[in-house]
Amino acid sequence: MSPSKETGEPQKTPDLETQPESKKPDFKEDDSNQSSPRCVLETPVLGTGIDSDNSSTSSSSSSRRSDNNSNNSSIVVDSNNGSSQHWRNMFDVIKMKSIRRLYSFQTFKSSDISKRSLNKKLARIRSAEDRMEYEGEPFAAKPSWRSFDYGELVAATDNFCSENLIGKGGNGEVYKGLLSDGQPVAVKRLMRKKKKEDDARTGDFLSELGTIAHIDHPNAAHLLGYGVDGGLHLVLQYSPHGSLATLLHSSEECLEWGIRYRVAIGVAKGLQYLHRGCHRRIIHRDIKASNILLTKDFEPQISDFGLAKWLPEKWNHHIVFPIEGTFGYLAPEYFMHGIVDEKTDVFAYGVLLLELITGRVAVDSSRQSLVMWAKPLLDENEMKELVDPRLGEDYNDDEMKNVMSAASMCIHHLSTKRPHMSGVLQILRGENEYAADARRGEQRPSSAGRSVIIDGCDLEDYTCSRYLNDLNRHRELALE
Ligand SMILES: Nc1ncnc2c1ncn2[C@@H]1O[C@H](COP(=O)(O)OP(=O)(O)OP(=O)(O)O)[C@@H](O)[C@H]1O
Repeated sequence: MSPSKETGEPQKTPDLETQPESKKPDFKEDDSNQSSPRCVLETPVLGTGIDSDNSSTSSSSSSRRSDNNSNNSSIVVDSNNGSSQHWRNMFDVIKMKSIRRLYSFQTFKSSDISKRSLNKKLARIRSAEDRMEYEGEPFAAKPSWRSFDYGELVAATDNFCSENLIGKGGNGEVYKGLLSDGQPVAVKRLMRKKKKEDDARTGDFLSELGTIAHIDHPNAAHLLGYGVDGGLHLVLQYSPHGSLATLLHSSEECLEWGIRYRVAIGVAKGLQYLHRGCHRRIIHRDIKASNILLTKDFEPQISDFGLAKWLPEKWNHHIVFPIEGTFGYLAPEYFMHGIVDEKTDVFAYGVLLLELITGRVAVDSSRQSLVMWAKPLLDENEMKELVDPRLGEDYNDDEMKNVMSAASMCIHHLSTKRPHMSGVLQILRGENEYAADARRGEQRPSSAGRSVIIDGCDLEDYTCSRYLNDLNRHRELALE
């Protein structure tokens, strides 16, 4: 194992995240979550089962049309309509939003969000938590989270003073705080805007709380509690090193390979837990560098469960509309069909690996996608071209090859060809045949093969080159 050191010229990558999180004026990420027209218009049937709450609508592999579009701007695709009107409509919807997140499907209806029902919902989350002790994991310690009153949060954050502001996202502001017992915390405060938006955000808040409250893993953000007085707040364990995005893309110093590899392994473990180890199957849907926080030991923690979905065991996948997430990390079946399952996260994780390898952002300032840039280089095993020049030679060769190998498989355009996270972990650790092939410098299985994109519902063959075309088209439309 060759040790990693911090060397190399800082690379000035055109960056969407060029400032420390705390100094960001507001959202800087790409908001163009747009889809490829070509592929979908050629798709025989496209189901847009609308997700209006956490009991999702689509379950089987057979895609279906949904009439349930009551509370959002859903678009049902007419497969016979060859025009691009569907896509124009979708882009109009997307462009109306000034931020990355599209809030048009709501977890709770606006009218539901009264103080009383809020308390009821919180009680429900709490009692689900209590039941957890007896179901499945009898010896697991019950996660301890509690309700904070507003005075405690005001005292901890020095009245939410701007010096304690450590991050700003689509959902709110995050403040550093210190509890009376000396424990540092991060307080995420839901932003108050217009009344209408407020209700939607309350739904998002409850949805995030309902998910994160059930998570207990070293590689996932740890919830300490919540506060509902004087606004909605989540109280989380404080991560002193902030987000991976800041460390990797905005810091003067080069993030050493040892930490990058540790992040790759830790995030993979966290995702494996969410997909398989947690008592319910959770799809995060927004894996990206700014949602990975680092503890004082540089252990990565997956954070921001605002878009996360529960997926019932018996369902193959789930179809949501509109498409939410971050451009550059969206799997093709997701941005084209709204299909969500574990492989949605695997794809985004693959993009994250590419960021770790290359030091480049997922989408640069000219909206060039990292996947498009890296795919041919990965196929040709061009390690020198790919590796972040700031690392120089300071990386472990075997680890780098394993990470490249994992990235290559995770960003496969066909979800069925992407490994599950358990397989990814094996590849990263060099425990399976793919990694061995990569070490011997052998060509990985060609990604140009033809295959069925969605089992049973979409018999259209889909090739890698078509995927790249679609991604290109996706990008062009985003720029229009
Ligand atoms: N526990 C924490 N410890 C330290 N910093 C944190 C913590 N939680 C969040 N942050 C900082 O705040 C930023 C925004 O947090 P978060 O992503 O949870 O907010 P959000 O409003 O949900 O944003 P997004 O737009 O990604 O949905 C993070 O990128 C990070 O820099």
